[in-house]
Amino acid sequence: MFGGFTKDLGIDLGTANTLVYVKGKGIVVREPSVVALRTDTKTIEAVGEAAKKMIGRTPGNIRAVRPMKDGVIADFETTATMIKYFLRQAQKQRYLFQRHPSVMVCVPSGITAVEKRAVEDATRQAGAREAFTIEEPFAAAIGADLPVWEPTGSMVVDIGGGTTEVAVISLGGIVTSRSIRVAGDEMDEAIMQYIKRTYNLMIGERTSESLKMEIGSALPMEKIETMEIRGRDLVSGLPKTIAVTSDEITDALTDTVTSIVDAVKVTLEKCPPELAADIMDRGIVLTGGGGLLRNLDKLLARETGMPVLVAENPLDCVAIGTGRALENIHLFKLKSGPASKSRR
Ligand SMILES: Nc1ncnc2c1ncn2[C@@H]1O[C@H](COP(=O)(O)OP(=O)(O)OP(=O)(O)O)[C@@H](O)[C@H]1O
Repeated sequence: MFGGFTKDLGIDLGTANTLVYVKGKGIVVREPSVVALRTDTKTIEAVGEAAKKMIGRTPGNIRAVRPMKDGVIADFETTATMIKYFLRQAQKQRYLFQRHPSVMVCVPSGITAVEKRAVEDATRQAGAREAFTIEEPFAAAIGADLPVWEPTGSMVVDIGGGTTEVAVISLGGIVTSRSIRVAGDEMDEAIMQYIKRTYNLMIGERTSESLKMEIGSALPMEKIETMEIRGRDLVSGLPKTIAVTSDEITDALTDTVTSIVDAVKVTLEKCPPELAADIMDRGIVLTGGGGLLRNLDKLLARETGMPVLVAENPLDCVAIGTGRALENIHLFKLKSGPASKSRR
């Protein structure tokens, strides 16, 4: 599949988005982790951006699926095809690759050995010579420029689409961590349910996601914002437009945000005191798209008493860290550490 020079790749195989990082080039592919399948012929109709546009708009014989929903491989074949497509997209941009590159893929820290193996197998099936996996919060911490190899405590909270990963890292290892399947998707679902309950209006996940991104906030906003949305009235069955306020979205997100805050508190409680003191100095770092929810940093700071910062480019941290980890592969104690390897 590949011809030319060696270029190793890091893949952030996320529930919401997949990013490919090439050593020396940065992020070369950034597309939604969505595949559109034809149910009659069982063939693939579209992958990535084109497939995401089809969500909620497919005719009966096409199904748009997110093969990584909940942060794990739900469907092996579809995931392997998706990885193959993203590797080809990277190649199309005229970056020259060795026939079979080494690929590091990041996986949620809560996944089982069997699930990890499935990711490595799917990566090798997609053309990789060697497949490594790295745990997501560790990659996020590297990407956020935290001193992961030093004898000092760093804490990262990576809020993606399917999972929130909280980890305390020191000396190249994860000291304590927690992974919950509550993150951006769950926020979208909560908003959808709120609109249905309050207005008898059905909205799609894209509308709900834009409400979250445009006017969502973890704390009530000083200046209330409003957004108009369109959906289907459950009583009349007809399309209807309503205006929703930022305070309503804050309300709708209360349970989800509380679960994330609790995960952070529980991890801090399990953190050795010396490392907690380091974190107090440096602060908790938020990564992942969910870290962009407005005022989530303020709420977490208030609830934990720790300084909280949002990383620069939170959506890119995991991909950057995954790629950088490949450059420093000699620093990992493979199999026992936060990375593992398998060869074709
Ligand atoms: N400005 C924003 N405010 C709130 N949420 C946002 C914002 N921008 C992106 N998101 C959310 O971030 C999530 C995607 O984040 P990210 O790309 O880091 O996840 P992922 O890596 O694909 O998922 P996972 O880490 O679970 O595998 C989506 O749920 C998206 O709606």
